[in-house]
Amino acid sequence: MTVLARTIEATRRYGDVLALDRVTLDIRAGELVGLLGPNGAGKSTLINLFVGLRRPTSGTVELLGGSPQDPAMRRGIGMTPQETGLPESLRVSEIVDVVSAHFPERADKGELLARFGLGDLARRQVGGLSGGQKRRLAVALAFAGKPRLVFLDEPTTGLDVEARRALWDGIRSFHEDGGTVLLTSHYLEEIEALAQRVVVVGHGQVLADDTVRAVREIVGVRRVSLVADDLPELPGVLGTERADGRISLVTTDPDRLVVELVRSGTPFSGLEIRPTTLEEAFLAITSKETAHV
Ligand SMILES: Nc1ncnc2c1ncn2[C@@H]1O[C@H](COP(=O)(O)OP(=O)(O)OP(=O)(O)O)[C@@H](O)[C@H]1O
Repeated sequence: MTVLARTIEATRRYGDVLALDRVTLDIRAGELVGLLGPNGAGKSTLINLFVGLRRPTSGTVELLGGSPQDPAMRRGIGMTPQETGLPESLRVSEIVDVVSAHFPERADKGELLARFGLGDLARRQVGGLSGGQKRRLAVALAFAGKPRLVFLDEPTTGLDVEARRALWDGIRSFHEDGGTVLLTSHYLEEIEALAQRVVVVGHGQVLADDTVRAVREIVGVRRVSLVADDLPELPGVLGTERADGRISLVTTDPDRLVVELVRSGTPFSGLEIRPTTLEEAFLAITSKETAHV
């Protein structure tokens, strides 16, 4: 299958910060790929390398078979960065015209706005849009030049449920028409709603590149915390911590853990089970802590 974007051993440093560490990744035609990772994992840096806003410190980045620095390649892509400053005095319809003018091919304006739930707002000045409407417009603009490949950096941040769904529908219909998308998110749920393939990044590295289902099993871990003097060896424990008189166990199977704990007859109190954040899940998985306390 045609590779539309690729990094080979791409490393990016900002001074002392190693934002990306030898990342090798292919984005193939027709894929909708979710890039998942906690804050600071390197997601935006990776997108910025692909779209040519940054260069790798070492390694290679290819876009549409050429260099991301080549304007001819860049005309084949669309993007919405994490933060967008749109001119407040322009009307929605005018902004679409301005952006489309940079591309040889243009999406039909009416269709584009309708796709992102902005059909009734074409004549509204951008300054008069709500935050959610502005965000949807910013995402719609990524599709204005009929791109082959679209990069969306946290497209739904700050949107309510309805706006988020409108946006998902717009992204899905582009994909169903054969378009390729790479989007970032902090939320597996969002990626699950859209993508089949998910690439998990943490500490600048690709930690997993798999189906959403496989990754859900990795990151769907729970934190079981309790007060106890000592614990026996328990099944499925990925990491343990002691803090403020409590023991926290990170596990993929909290039900089984609690059953085994009760069976062991170990006295305990104050049992709590809660979901872990993505960050905690990866810390637990990548840490070498012993499962036994
Ligand atoms: N311009 C910069 N100068 C210095 N450090 C930077 C710069 N941009 C990013 N970094 C650092 O590089 C690392 C990766 O940042 P990046 O923005 O790529 O992560 P991210 O996964 O997109 O995070 P978030 O989900 O918070 O947007 C972080 O440690 C960040 O502080």
